[in-house]
Amino acid sequence: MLTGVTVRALVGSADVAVHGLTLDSRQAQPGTVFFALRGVQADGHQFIPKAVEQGASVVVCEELPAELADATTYVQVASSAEAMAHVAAAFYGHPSRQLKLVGVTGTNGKTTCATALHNLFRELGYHVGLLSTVQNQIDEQVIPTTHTTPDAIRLNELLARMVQAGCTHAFMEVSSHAVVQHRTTGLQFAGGIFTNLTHDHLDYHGTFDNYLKAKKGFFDGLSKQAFALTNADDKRGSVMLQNTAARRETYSLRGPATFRARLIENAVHGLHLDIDGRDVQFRLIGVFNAYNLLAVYGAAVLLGEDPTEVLTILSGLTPAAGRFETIVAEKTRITGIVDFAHSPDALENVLSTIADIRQPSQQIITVVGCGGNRDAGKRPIMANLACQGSSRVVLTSDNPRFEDPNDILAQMQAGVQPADLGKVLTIADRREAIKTAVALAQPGDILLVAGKGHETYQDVQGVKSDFDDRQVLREMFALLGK
Ligand SMILES: CC(=O)N[C@H]1[C@@H](OP(=O)(O)OP(=O)(O)OC[C@H]2O[C@@H](n3ccc(=O)[nH]c3=O)[C@H](O)[C@@H]2O)O[C@H](CO)[C@@H](O)[C@@H]1O[C@H](C)C(=O)N[C@@H](C)C(=O)N[C@H](CCC(=O)O)C(=O)O
Ligand SMILES: Nc1ncnc2c1ncn2[C@@H]1O[C@H](COP(=O)(O)OP(=O)(O)OP(=O)(O)O)[C@@H](O)[C@H]1O
Repeated sequence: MLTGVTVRALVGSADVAVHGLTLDSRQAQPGTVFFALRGVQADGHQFIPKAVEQGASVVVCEELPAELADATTYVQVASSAEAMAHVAAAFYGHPSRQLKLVGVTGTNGKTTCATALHNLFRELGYHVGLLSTVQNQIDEQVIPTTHTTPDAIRLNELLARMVQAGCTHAFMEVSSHAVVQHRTTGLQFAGGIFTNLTHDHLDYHGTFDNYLKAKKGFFDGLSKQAFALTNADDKRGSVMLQNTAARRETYSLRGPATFRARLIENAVHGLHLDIDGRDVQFRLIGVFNAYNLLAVYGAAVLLGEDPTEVLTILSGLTPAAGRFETIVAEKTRITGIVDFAHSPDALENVLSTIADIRQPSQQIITVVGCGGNRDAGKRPIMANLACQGSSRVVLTSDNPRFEDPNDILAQMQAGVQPADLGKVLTIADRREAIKTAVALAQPGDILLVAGKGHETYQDVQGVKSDFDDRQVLREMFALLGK
């Protein structure tokens, strides 16, 4: 069962019947294999006694515990996380080998691309799986998700369910955390897509270089049967291709590439592009979506689909939930835009998209916050970007988690230039912040509520209370007679 794993020591019987795998001692029971993972908060090795007490039949670990139970088999490996990924893939019958599985990595655009690929291949007539930050899907069946990329056990279990349901293709997001934690190790990919790389998740990776290495690790692991499709216009696009064995393919809006597009128009009603000599009008808005569309088009063609048919379907695609989702006030025609942009790059992109499509008379009012217990470096940057792109800014909370919201807001305020101080309000309560922004908006204005997108909660002190920017925006339009 341990193909692909170097076993350093085996204590106990090598012939054990197992029916389940777990990385959580609390889920261990007779017949399960418990993997002791070295985590961020804790070291799974400390939970081995608990797993054994619960009846785990096998323990996979990097260090053998001092006391060994007679009835338990212990397998010592170099990396429990890597071993878990290989075992999970084998345990579920290597489902990735029975699918055309494409992974999307990059700082922004993963959900948009993976979801668009899912919708495209559904319309092309296939049974298709999706693993994304917003939701997992098997065709139209929605399966709730907790991660962008689930752990290797859950991941292989979901892929196996897709195979069982008759899926031929699956599209998934590959986060940098997933690569470092070996969540995708042992999977067979038909292709990988790289969108872009900017400042994010440095709380976890420490340095930008480590973050780049993590993303690159996914491309490095692709086989020569796969394609590696990269954004040639991104500074790190070519670095991603350096060590991959996969077929190297590129897309670009600026220069030579396997898949090329030229921007004809970026308007409020959508994008107008020339893609590989074909003139196409899309419903998605913003230059960043031109990149996403081009990546999706390229991947579909590399998977053997007909370019004309692909472009016809893509031209009808609408934005994913919480991605540039618009809510227009009935009386005043104020355009509310709810967007998941929670990194400096994404915020800059949304604001520059709005700047491109707005009429000169329309003011832009932005509500924005930064998450707690995550990369603090982006806080002043995002506040400054909001000021540069808007007439008024309301700084507020966005999942403060275990931090004091006022500390986060003070760090954001530090990024506001003296000349911009007059346009900034700071209101920690997100509902009040949105209400104030709606009250400030004049008829026809544009009101951007950034950060949460599709999320339906606010995480305060580990408690997730209901909160949906779209719903609050609608409520406030009604309450204030807008
Ligand atoms: C920082 C991070 O990535 N953490 C992930 C990591 O958990 P961890 O290392 O913190 O775990 P830990 O609490 O230190 O515990 C260590 C080990 O002891 C085990 N344990 C713990 C307690 C116990 O009683 N018994 C027990 O066995 C745990 O199951 C774990 O295996 O491994 C867990 C199992 O895979 C993940 O669920 C967990 O994701 C947490 C919840 C998380 O929030 N992760 C985020 C940051 C994340 O992964 N995000 C990316 C997307 C990022 C993006 O692009 O936006 C994602 O792919 O979702
Ligand atoms: N190709 C892109 N380049 C830059 N920004 C983008 C791109 N695509 C989307 N964005 C911006 O980033 C936001 C998040 O997009 P999306 O959810 O697709 O990214 P993601 O990579 O899945 O992020 P996350 O892992 O945090 O969910 C969008 O709402 C948009 O503002």
